[in-house]
Amino acid sequence: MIRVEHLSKQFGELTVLRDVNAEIKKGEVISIIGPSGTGKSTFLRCLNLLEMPSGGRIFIDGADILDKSADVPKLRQKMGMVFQSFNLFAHLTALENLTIGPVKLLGRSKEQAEKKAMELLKMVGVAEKAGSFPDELSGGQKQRVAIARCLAMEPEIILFDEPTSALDPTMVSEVLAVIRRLAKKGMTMAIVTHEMDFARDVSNRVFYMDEGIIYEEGPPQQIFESPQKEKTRVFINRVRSYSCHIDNPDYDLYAMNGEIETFCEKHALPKQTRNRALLLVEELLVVFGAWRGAQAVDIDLTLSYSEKQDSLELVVESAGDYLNPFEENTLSDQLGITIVKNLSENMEYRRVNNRNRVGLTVKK
Ligand SMILES: Nc1ncnc2c1ncn2[C@@H]1O[C@H](COP(=O)(O)OP(=O)(O)OP(=O)(O)O)[C@@H](O)[C@H]1O
Repeated sequence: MIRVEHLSKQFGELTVLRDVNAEIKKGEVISIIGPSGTGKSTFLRCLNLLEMPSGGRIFIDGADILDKSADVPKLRQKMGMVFQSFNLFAHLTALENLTIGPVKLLGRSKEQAEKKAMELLKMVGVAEKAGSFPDELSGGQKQRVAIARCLAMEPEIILFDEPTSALDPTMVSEVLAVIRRLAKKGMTMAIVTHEMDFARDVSNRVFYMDEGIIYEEGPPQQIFESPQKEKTRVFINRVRSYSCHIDNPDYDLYAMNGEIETFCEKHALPKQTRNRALLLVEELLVVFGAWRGAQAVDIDLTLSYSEKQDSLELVVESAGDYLNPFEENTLSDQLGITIVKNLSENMEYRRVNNRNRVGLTVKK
């Protein structure tokens, strides 16, 4: 349905897209992921010419949209777009936001357009807000109206540009649920997203963008569980893990705990696992001196969640003299290490590059 060949895009001196080649077939759901600033949104915006490509070709149902003779408005109509910032008309009600396009551009009668609009508002769960203005809606409701507005134009494909990035975390799931429903109905979609779990669940294929190209593409299992290329692997590991470097005895423990809690919530880990992780981190920081008024602290901690094994791993590395906390009678505070032993499995100590490294799996 969409074929992209050697697409490039420069902004002045900056080359954002170097050589993008891709195909999106009817009924496919494509998630586009990758580090910030790698051109994911630019790629999407080039597809419907919100950004003019610098080079390359884009075929929609076989017609080259960049060809001089192309009927661009007609081709663009096949593509709906949902933006991070909703882009609803502020002076129109939710219902009017949905009817204006079909009446003005598709030649529908007002009655026809309103009937269809109400069906769509119902489908996205905001029918009772039909008469409300965007200002009177929550972020999640606004985005669901925006999706319904997009559907009202009967597109063949919907391009989503980070549809949940501007939302309060409590509203993300209601919008993702609507997109999931569209996927089940067979809607063709391309979604730029930072929601990795969602990307894994919902898509048929994932594009990982980096270096101005689609650096790696494949089914979600490949991209998330066994990426073939190094940069993809690094990116996936980074989003899968929480890391923190502590180099100050007065570090902000509350902020760090908050970040660990957020990380655990993001991976939907049970409360017990989260509490165990927090306690393990706390005890190991005591072991390695972060709380003993040590003059110099140099600790790295990483929590990584493996979907495959459904396990949470903690690695704590600390500079300093040899200190294996699992050896008998090494520590004056044996209680702390007893807690660590009770709450974890696969404990391991190694001396790596003159640093003490403790690795363990948080017990379920
Ligand atoms: N209209 C523009 N003019 C100049 N530079 C732009 C423009 N739009 C995007 N850029 C630049 O192009 C690069 C890629 O931006 P883009 O928004 O496509 O990245 P992204 O991968 O979607 O990032 P993020 O995940 O942070 O949204 C960035 O360096 C951005 O600053």
